[in-house]
Amino acid sequence: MGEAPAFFSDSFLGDFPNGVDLKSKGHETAVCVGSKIYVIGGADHESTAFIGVQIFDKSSREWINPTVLGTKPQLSNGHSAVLLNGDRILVIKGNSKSDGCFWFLEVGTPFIREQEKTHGNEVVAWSKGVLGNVEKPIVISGPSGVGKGTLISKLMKEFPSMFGFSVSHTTRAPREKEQNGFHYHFSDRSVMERDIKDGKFLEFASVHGNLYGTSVEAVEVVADAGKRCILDIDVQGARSVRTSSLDAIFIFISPPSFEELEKRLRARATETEEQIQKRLRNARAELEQGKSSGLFDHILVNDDLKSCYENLKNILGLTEDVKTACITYPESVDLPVEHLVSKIDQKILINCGAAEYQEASDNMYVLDLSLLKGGAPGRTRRLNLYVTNPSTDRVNGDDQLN
Ligand SMILES: Nc1ncnc2c1ncn2[C@@H]1O[C@H](COP(=O)(O)OP(=O)(O)OP(=O)(O)O)[C@@H](O)[C@H]1O
Ligand SMILES: Nc1nc2c(ncn2[C@@H]2O[C@H](COP(=O)(O)O)[C@@H](O)[C@H]2O)c(=O)[nH]1
Repeated sequence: MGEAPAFFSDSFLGDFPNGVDLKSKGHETAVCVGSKIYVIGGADHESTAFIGVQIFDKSSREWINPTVLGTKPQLSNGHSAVLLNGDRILVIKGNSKSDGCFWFLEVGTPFIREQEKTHGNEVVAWSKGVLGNVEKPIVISGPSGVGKGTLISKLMKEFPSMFGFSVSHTTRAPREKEQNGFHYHFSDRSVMERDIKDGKFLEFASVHGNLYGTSVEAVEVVADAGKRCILDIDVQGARSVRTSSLDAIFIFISPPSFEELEKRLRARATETEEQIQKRLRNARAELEQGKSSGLFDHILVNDDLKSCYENLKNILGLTEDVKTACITYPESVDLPVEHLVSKIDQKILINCGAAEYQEASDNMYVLDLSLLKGGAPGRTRRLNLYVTNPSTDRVNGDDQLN
């Protein structure tokens, strides 16, 4: 059990109305969720660079240091917190640029309940909020040699500002032209196993005798760049992602025939004969599972590369118009430390006016959460930020920033 943070006093033990933030005495904020008070702020236990979290259980009157998953927000001079739907807390960091000021602390989502079973104690998870309309990630699966990498390369080349590749970790040795950090993060098994244990992986699987996995960070860095994430993973990995909270599109690539698959694998000349045999054996099982499991939203046959690529683009809604349309990023918004936060339905009103908060100022932001997607493990997407002038506008998002 943990100790009470220094700022905490008995006055915090009263009843707090859920959904309303409480200004802290220092750099901490407390939010009440059922019988628990989440104290957000001060330094994290592991590093003073990050915002810490402690829980006060009102029924047992004990302090709990939860297991904290996800990328943590850096410590800031001040922040506000608002409870959403009873299972996640929106934390708005002052003194931050718009791309780093909105964070979600999940406290009771299905992901948290799942993690608590594994960890056997209280778990919370951070998920960074991403502004704008980045589409859901794409999971591409299929047997080795079918052409997944070839199709993904074409997509990334044609739409460089739209897609980002999730760079997996693997324990297999690099091929001649493969670069560490670009094609894969080539890792020691012991390091990867430890990181899996520490909850750093969204999914992992033993594939053709090696360990492969998608780290939460690999997916997050793509979302942070405002891009749509593409994962190239095997069928086992796709199944794990399906059961995770990562909301994705699942596409299975199938060869026109088994003979053609073998031909492509051999022509690629990257594996030994023994490895080719192993990959072909696994391919039979993958083809069966891919086609029959209902796991995949789309199945594409990669016979003629050009037409398969066109079909892939159609599935992803990529027309010529989309190609020329540039992705819009939210304009830069600097939230001051001093701000007042309130909640109306799915909208968060952020008043950056005078410190005393006597009046709404011209500088009012509205964070619209009605389209929210994703969450831990990974980013929380589709936050929309509007600017409004309370003296002339109704809070309806007419002046959209992004
Ligand atoms: N439609 C196609 N017709 C003929 N050859 C193809 C086609 N698509 C891909 N190839 C070739 O097949 C080989 C295997 O393709 P690729 O490396 O993209 O497969 P992969 O599914 O990514 O394999 P792995 O899962 O092992 O990474 C490559 O040499 C590629 O050029
Ligand atoms: N479950 C996962 N599978 C992955 C991941 N990264 C790649 N893969 C799959 O492994 C095989 C072999 O890849 P290769 O580069 O050695 O030819 C292939 O089917 C990939 O899709 C991952 O992170 N998780």
